[in-house]
Parts: sequence; C-alpha cells; structure tokens
Amino acid sequence: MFLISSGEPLESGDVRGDAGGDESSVLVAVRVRPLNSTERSQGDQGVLYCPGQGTILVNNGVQDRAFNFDAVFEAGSSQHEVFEQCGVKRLIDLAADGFSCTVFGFGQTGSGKTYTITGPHSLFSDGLRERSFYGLMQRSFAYLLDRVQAKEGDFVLSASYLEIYNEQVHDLLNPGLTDSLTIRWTKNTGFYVENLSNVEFESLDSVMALLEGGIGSRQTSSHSQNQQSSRSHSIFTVYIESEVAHPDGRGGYLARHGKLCMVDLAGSERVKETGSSGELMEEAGNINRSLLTLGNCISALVDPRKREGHIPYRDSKLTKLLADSLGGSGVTLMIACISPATMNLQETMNTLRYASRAKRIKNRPVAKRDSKERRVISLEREIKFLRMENLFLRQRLQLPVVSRKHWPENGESGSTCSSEHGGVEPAEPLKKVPPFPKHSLYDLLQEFMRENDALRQERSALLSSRESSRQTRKMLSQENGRLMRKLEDLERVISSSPLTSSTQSGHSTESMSSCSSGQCPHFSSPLHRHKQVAVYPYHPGHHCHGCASDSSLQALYPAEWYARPRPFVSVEDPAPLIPLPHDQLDPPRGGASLTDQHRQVELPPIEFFIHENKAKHPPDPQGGLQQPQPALNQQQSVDAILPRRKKSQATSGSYANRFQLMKETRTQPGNTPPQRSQDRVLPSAPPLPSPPHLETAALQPRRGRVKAEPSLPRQEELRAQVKKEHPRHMTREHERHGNAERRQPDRTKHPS
Ligand SMILES: Nc1ncnc2c1ncn2[C@@H]1O[C@H](COP(=O)(O)OP(=O)(O)OP(=O)(O)O)[C@@H](O)[C@H]1O
Repeated sequence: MFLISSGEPLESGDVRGDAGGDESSVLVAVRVRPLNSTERSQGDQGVLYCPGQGTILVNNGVQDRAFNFDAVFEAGSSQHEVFEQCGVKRLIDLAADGFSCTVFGFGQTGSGKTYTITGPHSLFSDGLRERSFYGLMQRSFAYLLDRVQAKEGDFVLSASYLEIYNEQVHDLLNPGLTDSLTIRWTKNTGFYVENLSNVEFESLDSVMALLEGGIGSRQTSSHSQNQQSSRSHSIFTVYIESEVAHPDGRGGYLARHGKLCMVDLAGSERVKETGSSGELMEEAGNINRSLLTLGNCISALVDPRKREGHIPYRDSKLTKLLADSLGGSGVTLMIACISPATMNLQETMNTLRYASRAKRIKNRPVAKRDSKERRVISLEREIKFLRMENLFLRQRLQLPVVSRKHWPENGESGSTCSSEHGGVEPAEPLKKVPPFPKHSLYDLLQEFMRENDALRQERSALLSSRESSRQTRKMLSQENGRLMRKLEDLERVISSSPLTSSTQSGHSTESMSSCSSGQCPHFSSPLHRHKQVAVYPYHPGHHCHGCASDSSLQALYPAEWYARPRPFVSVEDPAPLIPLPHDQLDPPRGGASLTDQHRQVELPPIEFFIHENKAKHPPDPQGGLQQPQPALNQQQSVDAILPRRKKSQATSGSYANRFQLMKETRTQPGNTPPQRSQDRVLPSAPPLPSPPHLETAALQPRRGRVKAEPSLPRQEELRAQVKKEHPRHMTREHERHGNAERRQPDRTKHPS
C-alpha cells in the first residue's frame, strides 16, 4: 500500500503580471498511475512511496531514494484533484493576462500522460462523455471560458492542434493536408509553424469538438505496454487575444496576446521491452531522439555555464516549438507520469531525474503586449520614478512638497515637471538653495575659457609662423634654382675657356674618379661623409671643395673668398635648404631679400672671375696662354669675354679648323651621335703637351656627357695636322698611342 500525498496547490513561481522580468522556476508535478491488471496479476507491489509535502520515495530494493517536487499525486488521485492542485489554473489566469503558458506531460510509455492531459482514450473512442474522466485540457477549457466571461474586456479565443510524428509536423485540425508543415523563426515571434490552422471558438462545445477531431487524427499504435500508445507528440494551443480597459481609468485599452499550450508527449520506450519492430521501431527511434534533445536542452538550461550559451533547441522540432516554454519568457508546468511497477523501476527513475532537472530551469515570464502599450507602460514607470526622485530632492533641499493634486491628470512626464514647478512659488524655495562651493562649476568654466583663449592665441601665432616659414622656404627654393642656373652658366664659361681647359686637364677623368673613389685626401672630410659639396663654386663632376681649391679653382678664386664660410647643398637633395638661423630668414629692411644679400656676400660675381682669370692668364691669339693684360672694368669684361672667345676661335686658324673638322666629323653618317648619359664616359684622348694639349682639352666634353669622337681616318688627319703644325710635340709615344688606338675596333671599350 502506497501513501502518496496529493500535494499542495502550486503557488510558487512568482510571476509579475505587468512586464515580468523576475525569474520563475518551471513547475513540476508528479502523477503516479495505478498498477494495471497485468502488473497486479504478476504480484507487483510497486516501488513508490510518498510521505507527503511533495516528496516521493523510490525503493530500488536496497534503499529509498527521495525526490521533491511541487506536487505529487498518488495513484488514486482523481482527474479533478490533479486539475485543482497541479497549478494549471494559475497558468490559465496568466495566459489570460498575456503570458505564454505551457503544460506538458512526459514519462515512459503507458505511464498515463494521455490519461492526465486529455483523459482516457475511451473518452473519445467509445463516446463516453463522462465528465469525471476529463483531463486537464477539457477542464482548462472550461475554466478559461469561465474566466473570460467573468473578465471585462474583449477576448478572442482560437485554437490550433498539431502533432510531430517522425519529425514531421502535421495539422490535426486539417487532416486532409498530407504535407508536413514548416517551422520558421522570427526575432519577434520566435519559432512558429507556418500555415498552421487556427480556429476561433467561443464555447466549450466548440473547443471540445476541435480537441476530439484532432485526437481522432493522432497516430496511435498498440504495443506490449499500451494498447493505444501515442506515437507522436501533440500540442494543443489556445490563443487568448484580449483588449481590456486601462487600469488607470483614462479610457485607454491594453491589448494582450496570451496563449496556453497543452502538450502530450509520446512516451519514451525500450524497444526490447515493448517489442516494437518495423514502423513501430522507427517511431520509437524518432520519439526517443526528440526526447533526448529535450533532455539536452533541459540540462543546458540548468547549467549556469551553458545557460547563456548555445541551447540545442534546433536539434529537434519538438524543442523548437517548446523553446519559449523552456528557458524563455513563458510559464511552464511539467507533469511527470510514472508507473509504480517494479518492472518499470529504471524508467521511473529516469523520469524522476528528468523531472528533478527540469525543476531547476528558470524562466523569465514576459507578457506579450503591443509596442504602443509597452511604451505607455514604460512612460508610466518613468513618471513614477521621476516623482519619487523629485520628492527626494525636495526633501534634501528643504523645499515644500507639492501635493498630489498639483500633478497633471494626463500623467505625461514632460508636463509633469513643468506643472510641478508651476505649482509652487519659485522665489521662496530658491533662497534656500545652498550656494555653490568655491571651486564650483562656474569657476571651472571661467578657467577653461581663459585657457581656451590662450590656446587660441598660441594657435594663431603658430599658424602665422608656419605661413612665414612656408614663404621663406619657397623664396629660398626659387633663389636656389636661380643660383644653380647661374652657376651652370659660369661653369660653362669656365669650362669652355682655354685657360680652364688647361687647369682642368690636371683634373682629368682619372683624377675625378680617384676623388670619388675615396683616394682624394679630402674625401674623408665631413663634407664627403655627409655627401655634401660646396654650393659654390659648383662643379658638375662632384669635385670636393678641397680638390677644387687645390687645383684649378684655387687659381680662379681669391684666397679670401675660400676663407669665407659657405652654405652647403646636399647632393641627395635636389631642392636644398640652407640651414640659416630663423632671424636671418626674415627679409632685410632695404627691400632686398636676405637670400640676395647672402648670395651677394658669398658669391663673387662672374665678372670678378673673368677679370681675375684674364689678368692672370690673358688669352693667346694662337690658342695658347699669354701674358697678363691690363685689367678691364667689370662691364668691359662682360662684354669682351664672349665675343673675344668667338673671335679667337674664328681667327685662330688651327683651333677654328679643328673645331670645324670636329663638327664635320659629328655629322658624318655612321658616327655615333652624342649621347646624354651620366654613366657612360668615353676615354679622353691621350694627354698632349701644351699647346696641342690645350686644344684637344678644349674639345673634350664635359664630364658625364659622351663626346662623339672623330672617326679614325679623321683622327689620323687631325694628328697629321697637329704633327705638321707642332712637329716638336709629337713624340714616338704619341704615335704609338695613336697606332694602338687605330687597332682598337671600338674605342668606347678601350680602358682608359
Ligand atoms: N491515473 C490513472 N488512473 C487510471 N488509469 C490510468 C491512469 N493513468 C493511466 N491509466 C491507464 O493506463 C493506460 C496507459 O495510459 P496512457 O495511454 O495515458 O499512457 P501514455 O503515457 O499516454 O502512453 P503512451 O506514451 O504510449 O501514449 C491507459 O489504459 C490508461 O487508461
């Protein structure tokens, strides 16, 4: 004999009617079915014992195992007792207020789930309308209809009924539809069944007809443990749409969308024990798989680490449709149905463990309302909060408290504040406001403003300085370009001068190469290390300043000029900047730029060099050097130097003739035209003693440019002419060299 308590009415699961948000545990009730005739005939005494207070003891033959639930119903409990005490009435009330509520029965096959949820099969198949056998569904419908009629407002009730058979969703209210339905998901609604029939009803008879019609369409089969075993999970849903007057009496309405799901799960079964095979075995496999997924979801939901992560709702259609009921925003009641028989001890233990785990699931029930309604409720809460805050601040400031009659009737938050302030006398309470402390916000503001002004001034000064620097840089760049051009002109004049040719001969290609290759004693100077050369005198062959001063340039420029400090230009920088102090960059007061001034100071005028050179080395009408001539003034030098040069070329027979011969040679077909290449340098002609040497050097190209050499016959002709004019200077060595050159097929490849 078992003493199974009937349990206490379920009042746990504190659910707030407004917006929810408080956690609510899943309610779990256990119902034990009586031993059936087969079990009794076998002399089974049962293994369950219930001392009361929601506790059930399981005797496994060695010891008792205790489980605690919200309610425990013994085998003799009636359908009425179960309905009244399992807590389903509370769920119906919540559903009418807009919550999603779910009642589902689970347990092994033949444990009494269908009996508890819908009543015995005989209730529908035999046409027995015995009300005492009605299950939770019929009783819930009746209770809901009574509540709706008793409540004020407009209610619209409708129902859908589906089954999940072999992982296929079928509409039990539309049995003619053979195709399975699709489960979809949206952010707002969650999972739902597409195209599921939804039938409105207003009376108990209507909904009972829907229920009976659906049950008639359910898949049932017979096996060893149940003559009419449900082979599918079924979900009967009642949708409760309501519009009720706003409780504040302002004439508005609140729309709510509640629902009540009654789920009759297919029972788990051991194929070995039920003896299922073929189609039955396939059904059992699908049932067990979906129940296993349900168990996994429950396990994940009760695990604090997994709860915020992935819950495998999508692993089965059953869990998809129960997602909102499990760990969602719904209110859930689970009724675990168990068999007391000894032969079902293991399945009973599994069901109880399952139920114990489910009991630890926490939901956050939320009533579904329209967004407009949610906004109204949110504003009302805000008003309430602001009023409390206002009251608190007035008390702190010792202001008179405004009576509730001054509050606006419409309850809008914006007007609330102004009305409240308008409802009191402002002059009196403001005097009581304590003064700001010394380092108040005002002081801070003043300080920031002062700092801001100072920063602004600093910024404008920096901007003007930047603009000035930009102008100076531009000016210097232009000046630099101009200087470079002028220096090139000067160099051109110097290089074309017979005098310079003679001095440059000392700096032949070989000597310049040695300078660049580091053999020059000046190469180790800081100028070389920094790859800098003197800006002036400019030397296209990258002579270092020391080399220039040691050789030809020292002869050209006065010693005092060399003693002056000079600006330097980086070889790598095509637009060099002269590092001058900032104050020197400002334009001088006389109107001339400092750059001009600097240039005038640093650079001797061209006329100066011409004059000096002419004074030291007067041009020889025969192309050679002459004794110094009387000094010319500057203008005369400028006017005289170039015409005289042309004149000397024109009048000097040997020089002019050679030049003419050179020009002719260049224009002869088959000769290589002059190339502008910085890398390729033809070997110069062998050095000749002066004055023929000077003439040849005068014809040499500038370094870095390729000079078209006369053809070999022409060279021979030239040499013969030179020999004829200066027989004493033509030595055997020169002849040998000339013969060697003639033997070279390509002079450009001849190593210099
Ligand atoms: N509380 C009860 N009182 C009397 N008889 C019951 C009770 N519970 C179940 N039964 C009987 O036990 C048998 C099996 O019940 P039921 O079909 O409801 O089991 P089930 O859990 O739905 O099984 P399945 O999962 O196979 O559908 C039925 O004949 C039913 O009348």
